[in-house]
This record gives sequence, structure tokens and C-alpha cells, in this order.
Amino acid sequence: MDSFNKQDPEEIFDIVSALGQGNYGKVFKAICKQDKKEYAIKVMLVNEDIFQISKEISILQNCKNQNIVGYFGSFFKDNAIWLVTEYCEGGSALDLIKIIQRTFNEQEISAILYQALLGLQYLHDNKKIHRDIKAGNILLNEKGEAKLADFGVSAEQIYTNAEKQTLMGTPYWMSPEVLGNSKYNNKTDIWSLGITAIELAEGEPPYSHIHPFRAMFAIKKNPPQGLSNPTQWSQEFSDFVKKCLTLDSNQRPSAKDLLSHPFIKQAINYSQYILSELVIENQELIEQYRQENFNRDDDEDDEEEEDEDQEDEDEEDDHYGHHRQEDECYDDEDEDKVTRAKNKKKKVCDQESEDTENYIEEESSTITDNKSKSYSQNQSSKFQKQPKSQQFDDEEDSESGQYSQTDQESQQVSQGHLDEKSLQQKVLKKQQEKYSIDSSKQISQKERLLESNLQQLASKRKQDDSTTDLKQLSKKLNERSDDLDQLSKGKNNKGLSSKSKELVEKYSKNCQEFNDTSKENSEYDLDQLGQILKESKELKSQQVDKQKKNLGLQVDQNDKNKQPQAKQNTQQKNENNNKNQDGQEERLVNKKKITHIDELDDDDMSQYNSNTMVINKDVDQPTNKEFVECARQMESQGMLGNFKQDNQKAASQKQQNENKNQQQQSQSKQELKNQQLSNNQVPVDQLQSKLQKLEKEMLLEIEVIKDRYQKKIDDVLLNIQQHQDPKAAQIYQKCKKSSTLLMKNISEIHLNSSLLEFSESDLEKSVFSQSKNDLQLFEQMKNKLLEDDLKSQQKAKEKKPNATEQHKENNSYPQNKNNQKVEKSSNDIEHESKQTQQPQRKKTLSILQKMSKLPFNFQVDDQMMNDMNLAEAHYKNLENQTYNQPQRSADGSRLLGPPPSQQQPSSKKYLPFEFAPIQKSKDGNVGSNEIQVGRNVPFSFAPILNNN
Ligand SMILES: Nc1ncnc2c1ncn2[C@@H]1O[C@H](COP(=O)(O)OP(=O)(O)OP(=O)(O)O)[C@@H](O)[C@H]1O
Repeated sequence: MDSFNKQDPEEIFDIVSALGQGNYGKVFKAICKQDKKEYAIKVMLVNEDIFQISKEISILQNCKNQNIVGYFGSFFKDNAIWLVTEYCEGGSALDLIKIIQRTFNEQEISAILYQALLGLQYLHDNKKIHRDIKAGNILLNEKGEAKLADFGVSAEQIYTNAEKQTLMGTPYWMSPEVLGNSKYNNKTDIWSLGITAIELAEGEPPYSHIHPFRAMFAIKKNPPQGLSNPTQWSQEFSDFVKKCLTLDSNQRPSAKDLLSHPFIKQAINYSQYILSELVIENQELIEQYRQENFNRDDDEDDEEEEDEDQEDEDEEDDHYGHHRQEDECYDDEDEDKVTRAKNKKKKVCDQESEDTENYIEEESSTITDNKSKSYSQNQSSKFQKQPKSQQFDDEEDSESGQYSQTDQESQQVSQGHLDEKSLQQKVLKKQQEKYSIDSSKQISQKERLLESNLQQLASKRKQDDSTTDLKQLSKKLNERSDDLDQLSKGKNNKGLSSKSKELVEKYSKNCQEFNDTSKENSEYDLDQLGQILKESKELKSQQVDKQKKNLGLQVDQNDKNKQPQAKQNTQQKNENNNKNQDGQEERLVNKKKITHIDELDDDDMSQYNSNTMVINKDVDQPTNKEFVECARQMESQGMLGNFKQDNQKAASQKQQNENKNQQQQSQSKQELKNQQLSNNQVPVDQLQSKLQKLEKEMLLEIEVIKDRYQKKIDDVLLNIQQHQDPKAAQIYQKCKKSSTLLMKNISEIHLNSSLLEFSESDLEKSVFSQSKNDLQLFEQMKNKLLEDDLKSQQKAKEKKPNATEQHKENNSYPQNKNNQKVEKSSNDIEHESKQTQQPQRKKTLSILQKMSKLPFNFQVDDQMMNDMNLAEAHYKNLENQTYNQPQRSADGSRLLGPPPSQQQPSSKKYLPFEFAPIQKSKDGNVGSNEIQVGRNVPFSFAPILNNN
């Protein structure tokens, strides 16, 4: 009694709430009036075993370790012992499993077991055996410390019974050596720790589905070897459990050994952190759980007072409890009843059950008196109604299974009950006081809890639902617009760089991902989508017109007319709808929401498509093969719907047409490509086809989304209208909200789409300006050649009079050496002129040839066309002149044909016939003799004459 504090504990502590109910008494949370710290007080009724309890307490007093629950003192009041220990905010590991409604994960398990092992190591080093290791006896606090508790009683029992091989502990956690009545040592705690590991992982110890008494024999006969389903767990964990459950206790590793097991070693760094988080995170739930339990226990106690029989049944239901005295009068029927009532899953086969039953019969008679005694002693009744003195004194009654109480004992029990009852009432009163004082605090706490729950829910939702996907998507699309930026830069640098190619591929991938993610999100706002599509369509149409104008192309009036036509169609459709649905006004009002989305039906989409494509229609459309491939990809993702069929039809038709043209085109395309490459020009077709493919993909995406929108919104509206379904209305609202995000992404698509167009237009401009440059170059060269030509003409004129004179003098083409000389010198001049002009001509013509094959229907200006036509005509004329002019024989007596070298003038091959249609002169003659050399004809194109 010396070890007990003589003071009245109620003067020292304020009991604030109940923490739990153990087999030996209730545990309360108390605040020390002096230091204002929180403590846990276990209130146990005592009897003449008080000396033994004080011995236990003294042992507890000697245990000072971070992983053993701290002891602060004990009080004796009203036949009850108040055991004051440190308060652990998290309660027991078993409590936590119930609170968080899940078993622990491996990290958490290793964290708990690591610290439990530290506690065990301390105990074992101090020659103590806990003997009741289980999840319910491992307490956790906010600091993340795990502490072994409830060992006080065990410690006492160690002293008194260890030498006698006493049956101690809680059946499911008991080691085979304890159950086998053989000598045991601290390794029994290791076994129990192994079972605890299973309990933490699976929620229950092995054999928990059968009655504790039967389980004892089952364990002995067929000891558990490890986790039920080791493949679900890591090898380390599985191995750890196996090692703990080594049958031969000598071979079983010690706490120290296990502290260096890989499964435990890994927890050294995170153990406290993880557990602290677990406790803090669930603090509110823990409080709630305690409160509920306290109220429930209180109710149960009231019922027990009213009905003793009921109380006995409650004791039978003590499934996880220690052995009870009633075990001696164990009744198979009762046990079956309990087992059935528990409705536990059957892990052990029937054969085993039968075996165990037989075993019970055999073995129960062999349990020693001593064992029975200690067994009974350990199994004091749940609410302490069975005084320990009787457990020891009334052996006969215990063994025969008779439960009898003397009046005196009944008095004690009732007194005990009263004490406990009054204490509870006090607690309740205190709680009420506290709650009334702190009611506002409580409310705000609850609000906070609610708020944090909502936040958690929201953040979970955020993670779970597709809004996250949309956010990611938006990010990706943003990236994509950067990509396109870079792409256009790449383009300006002439040709698709590998980087650009990479970007295009990346973009396609993004599109793909967009499709995937948007598929999951079915809550779109059709209204807004429709609006955006409409705007985008208009914008695009404007852009197209502008670009066409810039390029000197005619704006397709049909295109302009198409849109209003589509609108007219839709309006017509709507009007019809209205007519058909006369008398259903309400529905019409709502239907409008859909109908103006109907405006963006297939008509508009195809219009939209044609608008976006018109600029490229003569250039290099993506092949149908590519298109079909794209459609196929989307189909494989189940995204095409009706759109697919239409497009497939269109695609196959297009394919047929294209096949016809393909052969013709491919040759010229290849030529153009080669030329472009050789001239270091933009490989326009490559770029164009890529860009168009991207554009197509985007349009498909939009179409798919639009379809899905329509269906969803239709459904929802129908529900609202027809069934007045409030849930549908809610969904609709939700739909509206979530659509904002989606719209952002759709706008992104359009933004990018515009970007794409802009880059197309950039491309065109760049080609156009390049062509312009070429034109200027051409002009410069032409002028220079003209100048040169005039100069050489001038020169020729200066020298020609002699020749002419001589020619006049020698009308009959005499064989005159001088004459010949003169002729030769004239020819020389012409040849000189030809030689200087030829490279320049070559260059000019190559430019013209290049230009003739330029994309985008490049148009040659009038002046240039005129020049070229004149050049051609002049050439023809000269050719005729040359061929028609009679040559004279060397003696001048007869006319000869043109020399072989001039029969096919070499300059002919330079003429750009391909692109310069022959322009007839005013009189309708082409290349007539009327055209005079050196007057209207650009001299550069005139073939050099050999005026022999
Ligand atoms: N120091 C403590 N801090 C916080 N809660 C505690 C503390 N001690 C006990 N509890 C709570 O009280 C409950 C009852 O504890 P107690 O040790 O009396 O019983 P038990 O371990 O559940 O059963 P048994 O009596 O079989 O050992 C525990 O489950 C735990 O939730």
C-alpha cells in the first residue's frame, strides 16, 4: 500500500473524458489540475490481491523507456486503484484500425513493429516478459511513438507464474510453447509480435474466426506459420512474420535480432514520422470514436444492471478477451451459437474443427489445477464483477464451471459497480460542464472538421475526376501553342527541321491525349461550345478571305453564302420543331438551348471544314490515306460515332478521285520537291500536309466533343423536363460549372488552330515574297540584258555600215575575201554578245521555270507576261527568218538551206513555253515578220542570228 498515493485523485485530476474499456477497468483521460497536462487513468476495482497489484505497479514504476507507456503514480480510492499513465493521443493500434477503417500498410506496420521491438528489447533486457503483446496493447501518441502498454499486470504475473509455466496472455496471440504447457521465456513475446504483425496487416489474428478456447488447441496443433496471403506482401514482411512464428523458441530470433531484420531496419528513418502523421490526421475521428464508445459502454452497463443473464451473454461475446472463468464450463452449443452469431469467415476446414473439438475434450481434462487457477485469475470478468479472491478461493466452483457468489461478494460487486457508475456519472457531468463551457468551441471544432473533410473530399475529387485531366490538358495545349510557335519559326528557316518534326509529332500526341481525356469527361457545356465554334468559324472564314485576297485569289462567294444558308436551314429546322411541338411550351423553352447548338450541325461543320481548307485546296491536301488513318485511329478509341461513317464515305470517295489524280500529280510533285530541295526552298508540300493533318485532327476532336455534348445535354434536359428529376437538374448545373474548364481548352484548340492558320499564311507570304524577289531579280536582269543588247546593237550598227555598203556593192554575193571578212566580223560580234548573255539568260530562265512551278497559283504580272510573249514571238519570228532566209552558195550563185548548226537553234530550249501562253499580236499573227528586232522585243530572248 506504500506505493499508493494517499491523496484523493479527484483533487489532483479533472477527469475529462473516457478513453476506453479494458478487461480490468475503464480508462479515462484526465487533466492534472496543477501542471495542466493530460494523463490516462485506469480505474480498477481491487480486492485482497491489492498487494499483488502494488507489486505490479512497482515493476511498472521501474520501466522507463520511450517505447513503454510511462507510469506516473497510482491512487487508492473507494476500493479502486487509479493507475496514472502517460496519455497517448492515438489510442491503441487496434483502435486505429477500427477508426481509419482499414488495416495498416507495410510502412505503417514496420513503423509500429520497430518501436514495439525496441520496447520488447528493453523489457527482455530487464528480465521481463510482457506476455500480452497484441495490437490492442500498443499505444500511439502524437509524436509518433509506439508504446507497449498493459504490461503492468503481465509483469506481476511474470513474477508469480513464469516459473510455473502459467498459461498467460490472450489466446489468439499465445505462443505454442505457452499453450503447450512447456517452459517458456521472453521468446513468447516474439511469437505474439508475429501474430500482432498479422493482426496489423489482416485486421485479425489467425483463428480469430473460432472461439478463443478452440483457437488455443488449434494453435497448438497447427501453429500459424505466416501471413494468410504472403504473395500480397513484400518478401521482407513475409519473412519477418515467418521468423517471429518460428516454432522452436530457441531458434526464434530475439528482439535484438529482429531489430536488424530488413523489414524493420527500413522503418528506422520514417517510423515516428509516419505514425505521428497517422495520429494527427485522424485525431478528430479518434475523439469521435472514443465519445461514441463511451456512450455505448454506458448504455451497455445500464442494460447489464437490469439483466444479469444478458450480462453473461455479453461475457460470452468477449471474443478477443482473455480467458474467462466461464471457460471451465465451456459449452459446445454456446460456443457454436457465439461463432454463428459472429458470422466469421471459415478459415479452418471442418475437419480441423472436428479435430479441435475432440482435442478440447481430451485436453481440457489435462489442464492442471494450477493452470485453471491462473487461467481463471487472468480471466477476471469484463466489468470486474468477479472478485479476484473468489477466483483463487473457489477452485471447485471454477473447475465445475459453477458460478456462485456470496452475499458479501455480491455486495462488493454492486459496490464496485456503484463506484464505477458514480465515477462515470461524474465524468458525464464534467463532460457536460465542459461541453457547455466549450460548446461554441466544440461547434467551431466540428465546423472545422466538416470543413477539413470537405476540403479532403474536394482535393480527392480533384485528384480523381477528370478536371485534373482537363487541367493537364490545358497545360499540354499551352505547350502545344508554344510548339506551333516554334514550328512556324522552323518553317521560316526553310524546311521542316527535325525539331519541327518532333513538335508536330508531339502535337499529334497531345491531340491524342486530349481525345483520351476528353472522352472521360462527359460533362460539357454545349451552349458555350456552340458559341465558340460559331465564333471560330466566322474568324476562320474572315482569315481565309483575307489570305485569299492577299494572294490575289478570288474570294469564293459561295463560301460566304454558305453560312447564312446553314443558318437558314437550322432556323427552318427549328421552326419545324416548334410547329411539331405545339402545346409543349416549357419543353420548347429548354429545347432552345439545344437548338441553337443545332446550328452547328454537320452542315456547319462541313462549312467550317471547307472554310478552313479552302486556302489549300489547290495545293497539297493531306492524302485520304492520312485522313482515313486518322479516322481509323479515332475509331479504335471509340470516338468517331456517326461522324466516322460520313467521313469514311467521303474519304473513300475522295480516295477514288485522288487515285486518279495521284499518278499524274506524283511525278510533278516529285519534280517540284526535288527542285525545292535543290534550290533550298521550303518543302511546302511536306509542311502543308502536316499542318493540314493537324487541322483535320483538331476538327475531328471538336466534332467528337460536340457530339458527346449534345447527347449528354439532351439527356439531362429531357430528364429535367419530363421527369422533373432534381438529380438531373443538379447534374446540369454541375455540367455548366465544369464546362468552363473545358471551354478554356476548346478555346485553346481554336487558338492553336488560328495559330496554325497564321503559320500557313506566314508560309504563303514567305513563298510569295520569295517569288517577288525572284521577279525583281528577273526584272533587273532583263533590264541589264536589254541594256547590254542595246549596246551590242549599237556596236554592231557602228560596224555594220561597211558591211552594208559592201553588201550593197556586192549584191550578187561575190566571192570577195573582204566581204567574207566583214561577215565574219559581224558574226563574231553576235557570238560575243551571245556568250556574255547566255549565263544570265540561263539564270533568268531557271528562275522563270521555278516560278512556273510555284505553289499557291502564283500569278505572273502583265508586264512580265507581255515580255515573255513578245520574246517568244520574236524568237519564232527570228527562227522563221533564219529558216526562210535563203542562203547563198559560196559563189553566191544559188540559194542554200540553213547550215545544220542553225536548223534547231539552241536558244529555243530556254523559252518558258510552259507558263507563258503565246500572246497573239494585234493582227492575230504570232511571230510575224512585222515584229522588229530591237524595237518591242526584249533582246535577251532573241536568239542569236547567224546572218551569213
Ligand atoms: N495511456 C493511454 N492513453 C490513451 N488511451 C489509452 C491509454 N491506455 C488505454 N487506453 C485506451 O483504453 C482502452 C482500454 O485499455 P486497457 O489497457 O484497459 O484495455 P485493453 O488493453 O483494451 O484490454 P486488456 O484489459 O485486455 O488489456 C485501450 O484500448 C485504449 O484505447
